[in-house]
Order: sequence, then structure tokens, then C-alpha cells
Amino acid sequence: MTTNQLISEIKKKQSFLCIGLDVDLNKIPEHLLKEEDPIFAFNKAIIDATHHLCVAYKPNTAFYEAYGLKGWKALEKTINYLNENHPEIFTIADAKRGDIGNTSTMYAKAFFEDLAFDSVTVAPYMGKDSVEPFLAFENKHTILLALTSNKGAFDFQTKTVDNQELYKQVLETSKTWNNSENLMYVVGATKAEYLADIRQIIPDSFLLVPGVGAQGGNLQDVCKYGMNKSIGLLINSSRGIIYASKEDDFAQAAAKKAAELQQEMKAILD
Ligand SMILES: O=c1ccn([C@@H]2O[C@H](COP(=O)(O)O)[C@@H](O)[C@H]2O)c(=O)[nH]1
Repeated sequence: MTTNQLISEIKKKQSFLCIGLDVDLNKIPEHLLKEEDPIFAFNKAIIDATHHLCVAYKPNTAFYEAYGLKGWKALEKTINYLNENHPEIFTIADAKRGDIGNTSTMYAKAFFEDLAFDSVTVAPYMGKDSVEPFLAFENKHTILLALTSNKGAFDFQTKTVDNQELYKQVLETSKTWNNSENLMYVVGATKAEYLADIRQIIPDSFLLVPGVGAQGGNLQDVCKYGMNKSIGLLINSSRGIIYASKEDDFAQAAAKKAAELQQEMKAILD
């Protein structure tokens, strides 16, 4: 999917909501455990109930890898279901990959070709030659970790190296890489006060913003400092939406939570 297609979809739906599909079998309704593929059954119900309210879905691959082959199969079924039934929806494999060049190429093939995701999250720590293999894929997006939502972000990312905070160096340097137009960045909603500075460096890039809901980030603050002329934001909520209820009404409860966020977004866009 191109960035312009994503922007059109945001405008059409008046939503820049991304729903995180982080499936934990201990948290889903018990009756689904009897299904042949409980993870996919859960995801399908959530997608069917919420696709009109969001523009992106983000399965975090950890929640699938944890269940071995069955988990990976469920991830494959989920991305295929999305691509076949909702091609207008932007898909993010939250896998946080990155390695030496030839290995990164294989990671990129796994997520962009075999699983056909629109984007994948990548860690910048190994530098240019570990990220450029992802950027080489046309109309696919590499979402680089810039300033993450967790407390540990202060261990390295905000430290000053050569007179500049490390996360700012990630932003500045990555802009010079080949095919950098395919870059987006992760900035945690819990770090909203950094967004004005971030926008000085990357005014036009899309930001994936996790941390609203369960982690306590605030949507209004993120929009105030992070929104650009093309909106430029994908706000993710995972647990806050998909685990709104553990009863039979789980999908409706998820839709209700998603609708609350979408209405808040619509009011901001109006
Ligand atoms: O900085 C980051 C990067 C990624 N994440 C991921 O986003 C979701 C957030 O889930 P919630 O349940 O809405 O808290 C999850 O997959 C994280 O691994 C992040 O939180 N922060």
C-alpha cells in the first residue's frame, strides 16, 4: 500500500486507529479454545467487528511465535484474511527485526513477500546496512524504532552522544539512507512531550504511536504535538481494545472501545 492510499483511508474513515492483535490464549473467551484455531477465530471476530473503525492492524509477532508452528499458522491466516477481505487496511508486522544485510533481506522477504504485510517494525541499533534491505521493497514500509513507549527508552535512546540525543541521531541519520521515503517511525504515546522536537526533524513521516490505553498514553497530547498536514499518525491500542471483555460479547466490547477512540479522532480531525 502507498502512503497516499493510507492517507485517503484515514480521511475516509475519519480514523487513524491501529488495532493491535496481541493474542494471549489466557485472555480470550473460553468457548474459543474449542475452535480448531482459537487465535485466528479470535482475530477474525475482532476484525469483523472493528474493521470499519480503524485503518490498520498490528499483530505483534511475539504473541504468535510463543505458540510455535500453530501460532505462525494463525498469523498467516490472519494476514491472508485481512489482505483478501480488507485490502484497504494497512498491516503492520510488529517484529522488531534487523541484522546483517543478507539476514535482513531474508526477514524482509518473510514479512513483505511470504506473509505480504505492508510494513514491519525494525530496530535501528545495527545501522544502515541492517535497515536498507527492508527499504529496498517498493510500496512496503519500514517502521524504525525511534523513541519507544517503555521506561527503558531512557536507558539509551535519550542519552546524549556527540552532543545529540541518540533517538534524534536515529531520525537524522536514517533520513539519509537509500529509499528513506519508505521509512516510518515508532514513537511511544507515553513520550508525547518529545513529539514537537521529533516533528522538527521528520515533519512529513508517518509515526506509529503505541502506548495509548493500557500504558497510559494520552491521545490528545499525541495529536497536539505529533499531527502533521497529512495527519501522519497511526495510534495503536492493543489490550485496551481486544480484551475489553472476556465473555461472549468480546467482539462487540472491542468495537465499542474502538468506536470511542475513533470518535475522539473524528472530533480532532473536524
Ligand atoms: O515502543 C513500543 C513499541 C512497540 N510496542 C508494542 O505495541 C503494543 C502495545 O500494546 P498495548 O496493549 O496497547 O499496550 C504491543 O504489541 C507492544 O509490544 C509498544 O508498546 N511500545
